[in-house]
Amino acid sequence: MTALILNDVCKSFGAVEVLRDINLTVEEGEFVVFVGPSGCGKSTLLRVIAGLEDATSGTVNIGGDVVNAIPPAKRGIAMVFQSYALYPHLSVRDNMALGLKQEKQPKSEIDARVDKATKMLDLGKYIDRRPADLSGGQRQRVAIGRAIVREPKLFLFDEPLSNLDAALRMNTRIEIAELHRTLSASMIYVTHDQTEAMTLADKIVVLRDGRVEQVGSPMELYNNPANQFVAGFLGSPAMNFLQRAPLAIPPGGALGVRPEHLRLVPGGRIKGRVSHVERLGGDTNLLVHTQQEEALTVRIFGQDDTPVGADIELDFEDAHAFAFDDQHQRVRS
Ligand SMILES: Nc1ncnc2c1ncn2[C@@H]1O[C@H](COP(=O)(O)OP(=O)(O)OP(=O)(O)O)[C@@H](O)[C@H]1O
Repeated sequence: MTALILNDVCKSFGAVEVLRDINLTVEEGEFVVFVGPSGCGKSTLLRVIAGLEDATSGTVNIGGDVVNAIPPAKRGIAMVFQSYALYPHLSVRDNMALGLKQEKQPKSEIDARVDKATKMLDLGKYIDRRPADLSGGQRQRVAIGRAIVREPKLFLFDEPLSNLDAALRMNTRIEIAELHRTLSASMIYVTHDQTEAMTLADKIVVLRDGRVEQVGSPMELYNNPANQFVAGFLGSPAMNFLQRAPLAIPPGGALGVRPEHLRLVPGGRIKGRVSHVERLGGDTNLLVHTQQEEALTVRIFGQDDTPVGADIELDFEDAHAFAFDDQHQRVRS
C-alpha cells in the first residue's frame, strides 16, 4: 500500500499561491525529506498532509483513502513539531498516553505502547517528570514518543531538531534514523538543513517557491542535479558556478564544479589567488579569486598550508563538471 499520494495539490492564502501543482508519492516504509529555502512552502505542504490546512485544490490520499475532508485526528498520522507541543502540566508518561486515552484505548494497551516507546527512546528515568524538568533533547524525544504510541500510518516531522544544539542535533538525527529502521514506518520530514536531508532521506523532495524542483535519492540529486538550483542547494561548501569557464558552455550559462573536485595542479586551467583560508582540521577550504574575476571555493581533504595571497593553479576532471543553460537548466553532453 502506498503511504501517501498527492495529486496536483495547490494552496493559496488569499491571493498568494504558496503551493503549486504538487505531485508526490511516498511508498510504505519510505523516509522522505522536504528540503528547500525558508518560505518555499515545506511546512505548509506538511500541514496540508496533516489536515491542519486545507488544500485549495488537488487531492491528498493517505494509505489508500482520499482524506481532504477528514480531520487531522482521523487521518492516521502523527506529527512532531519543532516546538515539541507538550502539555506542561502532564508528566512524560501522561503526555505520551494522552492521545491514546482520547481514542479510548484500553488501559492495558496504553500501558504496553507507552512502555515500548519509553524503552525505544530511553526515557525510563524521566517518565514521571514534567516537560519543564527536561532538556530540549529529552522533550523532543517525548514528542517523538507521543507520535510512536499512536502507531500512525505516516509520521510527519516539522523541523524537529531546529531548537537543539549541534551535538544533540546529530545524536537525535541518528536516533530518528534508527527509529525509522526499527519501526519500518513511513515518514515525512521537513528541514532546511541539507545535512539532515542527505543523511536521513531515502528520497529528497527539493522545493522552491512552492514547486517541486527535483525528487530523488540523496546521491541521485547530488550526482545528477536537474538544474542549477538543486546543484547549488545540496553540498557544503556549495557548488561553484563559473560564467567564464575553461570548457564550452551555452551562452549566458554556467559551469558547475563542486569544491571537492577542484585540485591544486601546476599548469591547471584556472588561475587565481587565495583570498581566504578556512582550516577545519579534517578539511581545508580555500577561497580563491580567479584571474577571470570569479570567486570559487576549493575543498582540500586534510590539512594544507597554502597561505592567503598565494597564486595557485587549479583543475578538475571534465566528467565532474555540470553545464547549465541561461535558464539554469542542466545541459547534458
Ligand atoms: N497562514 C498563512 N497566511 C498567509 N501566508 C502564509 C501562511 N502560512 C504560511 N504563509 C506563507 O507561505 C509561504 C510558505 O511558508 P512555509 O512556512 O510553508 O515555508 P517553509 O518552507 O516551511 O519556511 P521555513 O523554512 O522558514 O519554515 C511563506 O511565504 C509564508 O509567509
